[in-house]
Amino acid sequence: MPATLALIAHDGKKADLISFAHHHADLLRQFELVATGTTGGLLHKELDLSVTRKESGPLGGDVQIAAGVIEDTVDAVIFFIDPQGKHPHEPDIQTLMRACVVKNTPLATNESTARLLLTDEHIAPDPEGSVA
Ligand SMILES: O=C(CO)COP(=O)(O)O
Repeated sequence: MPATLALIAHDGKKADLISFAHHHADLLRQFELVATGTTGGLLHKELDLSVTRKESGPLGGDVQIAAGVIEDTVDAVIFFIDPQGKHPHEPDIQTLMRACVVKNTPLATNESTARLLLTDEHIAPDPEGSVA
């Protein structure tokens, strides 16, 4: 079964995430993908990726992904955070980060770490297409 990867980006980082996803589309297609609402919609529209969309972040999407982390249905999270932005749902964002810490779930909050995460042998699909 493919690993499940959550993809999330704040508004100020959505263009960066789409660009990252373009660069790594072949790898991303080997994961089961889940995303917050607007991020997931963009990934589908721009890259035709198959993504399970949760609610938008401000409407509880981060909390839904946090629940997936706690329940072991989400194996890793890429979350492009905008450090310049103000987010009305900041407590939800903290909940998601805390869930990842509690569960020791890989959480990449910038592009360079996301690249490492995607190619990590414990998370990433192996070259034959099955998942470690
Ligand atoms: O707000 C977000 C993360 O905190 C992202 O939500 P959207 O993908 O719905 O914009």
